[in-house]
Amino acid sequence: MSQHQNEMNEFHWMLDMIQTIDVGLVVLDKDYQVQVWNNFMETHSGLRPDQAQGKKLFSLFPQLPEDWLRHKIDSVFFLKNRAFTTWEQRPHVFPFKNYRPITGTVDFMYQNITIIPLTSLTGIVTHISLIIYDVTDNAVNKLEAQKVNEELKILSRTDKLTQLYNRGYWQDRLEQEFNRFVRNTAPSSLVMFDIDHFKQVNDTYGHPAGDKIITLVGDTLRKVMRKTDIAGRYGGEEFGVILTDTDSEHAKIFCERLRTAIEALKPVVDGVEIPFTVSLGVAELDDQTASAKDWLANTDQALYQSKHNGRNQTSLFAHKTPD
Ligand SMILES: Nc1nc2c(ncn2[C@@H]2O[C@H](COP(=O)(O)OP(=O)(O)OP(=O)(O)O)[C@@H](O)[C@H]2O)c(=O)[nH]1
Repeated sequence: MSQHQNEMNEFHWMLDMIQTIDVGLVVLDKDYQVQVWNNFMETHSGLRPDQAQGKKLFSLFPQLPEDWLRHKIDSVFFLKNRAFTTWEQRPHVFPFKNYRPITGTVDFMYQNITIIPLTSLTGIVTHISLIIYDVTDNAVNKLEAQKVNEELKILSRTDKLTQLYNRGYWQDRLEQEFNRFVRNTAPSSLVMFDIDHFKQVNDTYGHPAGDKIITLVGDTLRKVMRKTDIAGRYGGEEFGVILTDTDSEHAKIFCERLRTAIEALKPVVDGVEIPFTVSLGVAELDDQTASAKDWLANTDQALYQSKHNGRNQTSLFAHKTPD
């Protein structure tokens, strides 16, 4: 075989390979006119090479993010360097449908795209090539893993009965709030509250009725508090709420709103009315509070005061003044 014949063969083989390879190949000239359009592009766009060739890419696909893609392509012409885009930056550039059976839940084909400069023998970049990879399977798997991780994260910090934060996560947030206070001195108050005579509720009406009451308290708390408040179930029938940017005076108003809302509930469980109340304690964070643990202890002390004074009330913590 002559040298020339060899070269011709190689050229045809190359064209065959370009046609059948399972990635999209598009060659554009400086006017964004399509020169090469392989099988992959035909299959996914429905446009035959003879329908695409010689046409401007952006007139074939008015949905393309034109400004963004032009910018990318122009920089490849200008800098003579490759450019990449990933599905994470833009899930898809070409509006191709997804037909993959495993990841059939998504409508569009996720794409990674490489843009490479094609240099003439004289060293001038006259054309660029877009290489389009179908990365739907990878993208969907990654997105699903992220979603599961996110759900697990939420689950690991949530109390099952009330859907409030659980003790572990809530305590972390308490530490965070304490550290935030040390840096910036916006007021912050802690509320601890506890259902009164809850043992009696359980003993009289049964544990499931008790669980229902705890759930109701969680629901009521969510209704009364602000989005920025951080509420957790601290123990069985004890709850904690961190009120950010709130001094003790306003925290007390919050507590009384919560207390009266709970008192008014009078829930009926299995045909029986079970009225119940809560006792609350408040401590505002101040310079004399050395740690998050201290803050909690101060608040507990105020809660104890409410219990001691007859329950169904709110008490404010006050530091002992020297005699
Ligand atoms: N139903 C139910 N009961 C719980 C749960 N966690 C703790 N308890 C019960 O809550 C009760 C708490 O009782 P105590 O700590 O003696 O306090 P109390 O009866 O509420 O009395 P005071 O707090 O002094 O008003 C106990 O009977 C626990 O069994 C829970 O998740 N569900």
